[in-house]
Amino acid sequence: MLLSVKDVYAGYDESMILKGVSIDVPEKKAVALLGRNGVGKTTLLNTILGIVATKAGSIEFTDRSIEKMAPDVRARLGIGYVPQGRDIFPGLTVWENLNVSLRVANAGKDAEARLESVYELFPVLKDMLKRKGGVLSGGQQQQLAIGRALLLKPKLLILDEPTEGIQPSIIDQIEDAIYAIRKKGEMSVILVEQYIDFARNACESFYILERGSVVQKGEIAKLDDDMVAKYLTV
Ligand SMILES: Nc1ncnc2c1ncn2[C@@H]1O[C@H](COP(=O)(O)OP(=O)(O)OP(=O)(O)O)[C@@H](O)[C@H]1O
Repeated sequence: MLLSVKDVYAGYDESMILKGVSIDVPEKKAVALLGRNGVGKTTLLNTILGIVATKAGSIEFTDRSIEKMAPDVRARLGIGYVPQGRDIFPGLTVWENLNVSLRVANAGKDAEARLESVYELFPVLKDMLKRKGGVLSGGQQQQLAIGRALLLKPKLLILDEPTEGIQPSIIDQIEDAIYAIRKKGEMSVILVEQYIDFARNACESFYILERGSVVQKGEIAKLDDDMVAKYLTV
């Protein structure tokens, strides 16, 4: 396994949100993390990232225990993150936004190749290098946020609702880019997503959370309409 979350408890101050969560993410596979609003999906992602502390249980990444490591150390081990709501620098240009990642990545001679593969996925970014991030559309900002994460060449890419709040016409582009990332097969993915069909097409397996616990899991083909109605439909 690339990532193994084992019996993890985590939360905020007095409120324990995750109550014994276990999930496995195999090498180069994509896992959908599903569940209604407020069940703990973002809390689980933040626990994997080290933003929320693990109170009990273990998290292994590339066979190392990471649950006590700081977020930046985990990032350097290869955990990339595209937060919900697109987290770009609005006052920096597209190029500057990308360059921050290249510098953090210490990409050196590989920088050009990494940039080219991001432009291949999101050609619009190449046309907008001089624009400020803040003037891009929501979909373009999302493309920039994903592009920035990819420049770090993570072993695991975590995407928190990448299509949320994006115009329908751009959702297809975001989805296509994620399919393209999947097709390259260079990294594992955790995808939090409300669009079940997209999760079905993009992922090999799924976990459904409810009130801080995993209530269903399996191969994505086993995610049936009954489960969707019971655990996912609002
Ligand atoms: N910083 C915080 N401090 C205290 N409680 C929080 C904090 N963030 C989230 N919570 C609570 O933790 C619970 C789980 O929230 P979380 O955001 O993990 O759910 P989610 O499944 O990601 O839902 P959503 O899709 O709405 O983000 C909720 O009850 C929420 O109110």
